[in-house]
Amino acid sequence: MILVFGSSGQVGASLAGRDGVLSLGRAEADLTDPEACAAAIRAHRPRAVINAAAYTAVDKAESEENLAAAINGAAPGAMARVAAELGIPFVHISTDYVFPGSGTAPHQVNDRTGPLGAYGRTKLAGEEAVRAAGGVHAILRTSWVYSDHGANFLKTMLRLSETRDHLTVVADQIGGPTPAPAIADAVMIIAEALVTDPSLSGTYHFSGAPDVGWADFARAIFAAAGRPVTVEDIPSSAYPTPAQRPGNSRMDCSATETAFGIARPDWQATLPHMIKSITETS
Ligand SMILES: NC(=O)C1=CN([C@@H]2O[C@H](COP(=O)(O)OP(=O)(O)OC[C@H]3O[C@@H](n4cnc5c(N)ncnc54)[C@H](OP(=O)(O)O)[C@@H]3O)[C@@H](O)[C@H]2O)C=CC1
Ligand SMILES: Cc1cn([C@H]2C[C@H](O)[C@@H](COP(=O)(O)OP(=O)(O)O[C@H]3O[C@@H](C)C(=O)[C@@H](O)[C@H]3O)O2)c(=O)[nH]c1=O
Ligand SMILES: [Mg+2]
Repeated sequence: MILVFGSSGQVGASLAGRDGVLSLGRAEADLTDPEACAAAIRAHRPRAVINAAAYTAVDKAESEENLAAAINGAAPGAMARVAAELGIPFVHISTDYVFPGSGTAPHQVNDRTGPLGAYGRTKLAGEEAVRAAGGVHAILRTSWVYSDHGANFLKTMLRLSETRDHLTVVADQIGGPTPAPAIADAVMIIAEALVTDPSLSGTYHFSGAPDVGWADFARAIFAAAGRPVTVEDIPSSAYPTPAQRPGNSRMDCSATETAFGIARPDWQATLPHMIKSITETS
């Protein structure tokens, strides 16, 4: 059995209910209590652990950094230490927001990090704690996650389209929108691969293709949904938020394909299906 933390999130909900998965929610393991997370791993003795839980409210993290640090930094560290002690692989999900996002070249796995905000700092602390635990692990950095479940940009755009026919959206932040089910597939494959081959331990990138700005992503959403909303490109400076976001979130995902045979998912292909699922259930 593979033990998953974060059963109610976008990625976690896609993992919950899969064959061979036992997923825990906040009631079973609260990440503000690292010892409770460690105890859950000891109690269940899984063949691998996947952490899909995180503090993901990017702007709110600016005023709650201690809470975000406990959930994104301390808890994954405690999980990774128990996994190392038990000799089982630990798969952790991280983010493009660990990068400062300068330039236009896709980020390599070993590029210098330098988060612009509290969320990114706490996620970077989580990466460092997982590596320091010294066990077999994968840190999978992904970006711009969307799904028919939970809070995400796709659902925000569909909601706004009910009352608006024109939106201004930032065009100078470029990244890969990533469907949550593709991340769920990837972490399952990676967990099994690490059980078989611990030498694959390391940090990897996984984002949807093609890379795009938020404004063009919004246009693609409205086109696929058949909603008559015009989108105007604006610079990030015209959309002030408590947390600054990276301009360049492009990630080179080739090592993930080489090591695990997992290609970048095509977000344009999955968008219509995802929209249908949202509009039919709301
Ligand atoms: N969303 C995105 O755009 C991106 C996400 N990521 C990373 O991908 C991973 C999955 O993200 P995503 O699926 O979007 O996350 P969501 O925001 O959809 O869900 C977060 C999950 O974490 C859980 N959680 C939060 N705080 C606690 C806590 N104290 N104790 C237990 N559980 C808690 C939530 O539970 P509850 O429902 O009880 O609050 C929920 O299950 C995370 O590591 C995230 O950092 C990386 C790049 C982009
Ligand atoms: C709603 C809206 C947003 N925006 C901008 C704000 C922001 O720069 C961008 C995306 O908005 P969001 O709030 O979805 O962005 P954000 O919550 O920062 O998304 C991030 O979440 C974390 C968890 C990650 O790890 C990242 O990979 C990334 O997905 O769009 C507009 O320009 N116009 C709008 O009308
Ligand atoms: Mg958000």
